[in-house]
Amino acid sequence: MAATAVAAASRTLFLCRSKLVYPSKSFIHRPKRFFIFSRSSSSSQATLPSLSVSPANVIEVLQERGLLDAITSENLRSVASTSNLKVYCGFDPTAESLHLGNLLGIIVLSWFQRFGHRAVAVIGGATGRVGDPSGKSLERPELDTQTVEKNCSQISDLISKILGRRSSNSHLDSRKDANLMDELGENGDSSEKDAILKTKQDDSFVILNNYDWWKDITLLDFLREVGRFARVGAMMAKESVKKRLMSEEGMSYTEFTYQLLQGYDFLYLFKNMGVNVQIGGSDQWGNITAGTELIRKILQIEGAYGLTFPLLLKSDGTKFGKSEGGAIWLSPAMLSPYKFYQYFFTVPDVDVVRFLKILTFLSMEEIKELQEGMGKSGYVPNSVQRRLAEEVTLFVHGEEGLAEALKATEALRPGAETKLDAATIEGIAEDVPSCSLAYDQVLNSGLVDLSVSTGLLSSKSAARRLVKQGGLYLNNQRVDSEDKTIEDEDIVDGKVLLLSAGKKNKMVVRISS
Ligand SMILES: Nc1ncnc2c1ncn2[C@@H]1O[C@H](COP(=O)(O)OP(=O)(O)OP(=O)(O)O)[C@@H](O)[C@H]1O
Ligand SMILES: N[C@@H](Cc1ccc(O)cc1)C(=O)O
Repeated sequence: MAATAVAAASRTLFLCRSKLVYPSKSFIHRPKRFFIFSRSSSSSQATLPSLSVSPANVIEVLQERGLLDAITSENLRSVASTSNLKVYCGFDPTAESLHLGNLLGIIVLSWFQRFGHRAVAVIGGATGRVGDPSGKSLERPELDTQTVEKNCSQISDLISKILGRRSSNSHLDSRKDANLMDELGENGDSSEKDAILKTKQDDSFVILNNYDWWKDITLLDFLREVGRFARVGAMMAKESVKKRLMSEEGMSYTEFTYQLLQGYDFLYLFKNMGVNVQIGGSDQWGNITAGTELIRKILQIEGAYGLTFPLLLKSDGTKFGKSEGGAIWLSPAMLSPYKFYQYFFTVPDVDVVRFLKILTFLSMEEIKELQEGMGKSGYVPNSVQRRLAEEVTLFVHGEEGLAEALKATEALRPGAETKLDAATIEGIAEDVPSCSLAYDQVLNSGLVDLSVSTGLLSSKSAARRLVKQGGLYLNNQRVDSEDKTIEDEDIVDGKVLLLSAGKKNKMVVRISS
């Protein structure tokens, strides 16, 4: 559905191509008070803002939370207080899902949304075919058309769910239609306006695909209308180019051009949609300034701004990304909400406060209280991590995803009261080892034998020792007897059983039909 919306929105924009629609002054308006931060009492409703604050500046908020690396002009601070901005972030479809590093772009867009600005997510259906050299020591592998299209649609769905969830709870809804038409400028015809209205998931954000404006631009158009204004010296001085030119492989002309593609996107969006801010990770600085420079040179107009945020790093200084393996994927198809939740639940104490500031919308006061609590006697280990895990899981996976993660977490706790059902066990099966056995192989077999034959434990003596120590569980119930055999009622819903050796070592046994 979202993909259709993207395509339709992009088609609509195409109609605007020939027209210059400058950012309309008439949507410059600031509401007096906003509800911006997450609720402090109930985490299950954390996206419902509750804390009323005087109109803080979104740029200051980003800065105090460690989400600001650089801005292209200090004027952005005052413009952000006096105007409704349209802020865009691009995402290249280099994988089926975005990951935790990419989440920062969505979070910063969401901060702008919370302050009444509009968010625009651009999926790089065109740029993804070229490959951004920023931060990369090697040329990106080429993606085939089918993969690019599939990735675009999945990433679009993902962003739409996250930003849409936030805005459906927004206290800003009352302002819904007030300024929407102004975005199109006075020149926009009514069919364009209607189409944009229909294709926007709601008025606080829109998702576009840059292939829709790139697919009809010829090389000659590009060289004449864009290339002419780009200075090779300035292009060579960009960090992404300098680094690559020093490497043995050098850089292809294709990747060298990338900065101009992204630069033109900004120009196109500025001209046709009034998008006046581009955000990105610090490695995007060169591409973002390529856009502001093109806007200044071609349109001879000021008023386009760039903002970068620092790259999110692990405590060992490495970047959260996808190449090094163990990526924290945002799509539930690639990482279950349970596993996503568990990642945050187990982050080291040294990281937890930094992550709360960057990855959640809790107020700084609440974060300070949580931090102080960590140093007090009686602090229950990982309680702050629990809060972090709940907030981030709720933002990315919604109420349902959080409920699924909490249910699986509770169900997987040895000794938990919760009665396990087959669906819950299946839900965690992808995250723990599993095996399949025939009903006859399981029924009446000794638990000690089963623990060894399934590979949960290495020997029967280890299994017996564990029973004596009270550490062997069947469906989360502690097993007291070494002679325990599997009965029909132990097989949950006739389909599955869960063996646990201590807290972490688990095995899901499926009954094969
Ligand atoms: N850890 C991070 N923190 C903040 N932003 C990030 C992070 N990782 C990626 N980004 C942003 O997402 C953009 C796209 O990242 P992309 O997924 O293409 O590469 P990547 O995750 O850096 O991949 P890889 O792990 O392969 O290096 C980056 O240019 C950057 O601006
Ligand atoms: N270059 C960005 C993606 C992007 C694509 C197109 C844009 O217009 C902006 C950003 C990245 O690698 O993540």
